[in-house]
Amino acid sequence: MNRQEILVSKGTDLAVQQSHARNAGTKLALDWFDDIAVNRSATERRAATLTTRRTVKKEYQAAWLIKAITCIDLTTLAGDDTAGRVHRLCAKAKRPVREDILEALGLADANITTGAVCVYPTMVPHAVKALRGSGIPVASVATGFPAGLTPLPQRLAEIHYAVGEGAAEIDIVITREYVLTQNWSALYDEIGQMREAAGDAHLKAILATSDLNTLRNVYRASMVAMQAGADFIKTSTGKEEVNATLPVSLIMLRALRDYGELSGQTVGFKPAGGMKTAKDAMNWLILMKEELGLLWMQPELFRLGASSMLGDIERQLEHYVTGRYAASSRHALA
Ligand SMILES: O=C[C@H](O)COP(=O)(O)O
Repeated sequence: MNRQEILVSKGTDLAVQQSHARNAGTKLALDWFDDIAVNRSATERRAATLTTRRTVKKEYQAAWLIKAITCIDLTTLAGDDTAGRVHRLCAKAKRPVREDILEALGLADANITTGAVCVYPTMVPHAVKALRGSGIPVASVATGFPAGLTPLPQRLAEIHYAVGEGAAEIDIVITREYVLTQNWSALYDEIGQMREAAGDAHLKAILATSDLNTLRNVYRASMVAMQAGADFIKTSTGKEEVNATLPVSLIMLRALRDYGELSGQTVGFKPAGGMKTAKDAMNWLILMKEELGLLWMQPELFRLGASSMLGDIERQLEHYVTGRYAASSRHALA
């Protein structure tokens, strides 16, 4: 069946697997995205109105911010990362909100943690050690992050290394040239090999969307990554000039929804890079809810990749419980 026939036969309701089985991928099906057209100004309009139409206030806002924390991939990806910095980050991942704030929210025993900690491959052993027993997975970037321009055998070896050190999630970067030259079979094969190298570790495919020139390319690359078996599609490395944006995210969510309808499989979404405020977290949660529904607002299917958003979320929660804003330096880490 081609794309149109499958959509007609399944109706418009998204076929959601409640079990969150991993995405097994499909064969490369060019007709699922060949004729896609994207209207940029309509996309920008929809992204802008979605997040202004809905306001989430008071206790609902506090609940959504707690939800956002559980979906954060708390990240450090800097050239001067050290074991000490990773240990501090992991301590924050285990206790992301101050005890007194949690108590005031009635969540002292709720074991609120971030969704994961995300680091470079050589930092994985430090994170694994610091997070042992916490249930928080370690995610590692790999495959020549951020540019991805090392030879494929080395990129695959990097995945093997990170998994061997205990990473449960692998954030890979794709070869942007394959998208820019429409070489879909090369992109599909590359991601398929990375999926295989990752084994039981979940694979997040970073598309580096601002390198892909058009929203149409973003849709097509998203579809190929999912067909190749990516468990998550992720916007950006955090190192591009423009990183996560709402319009790009909207297009990726539409691809994700179409893939769900066409294949019957669920894939997660991770915006990443440049998100720094509680307002950013709220905007992306609203986008997820409006486009995909409540099922996607959980760490199994949604992550916020951020190195410095947690501090503002904690500050907003403190304001909710005390009525006062603390100086941002009091919530400096992450
Ligand atoms: O994957 C996560 C990003 O690299 C984090 O980017 P950021 O430092 O702009 O928050």
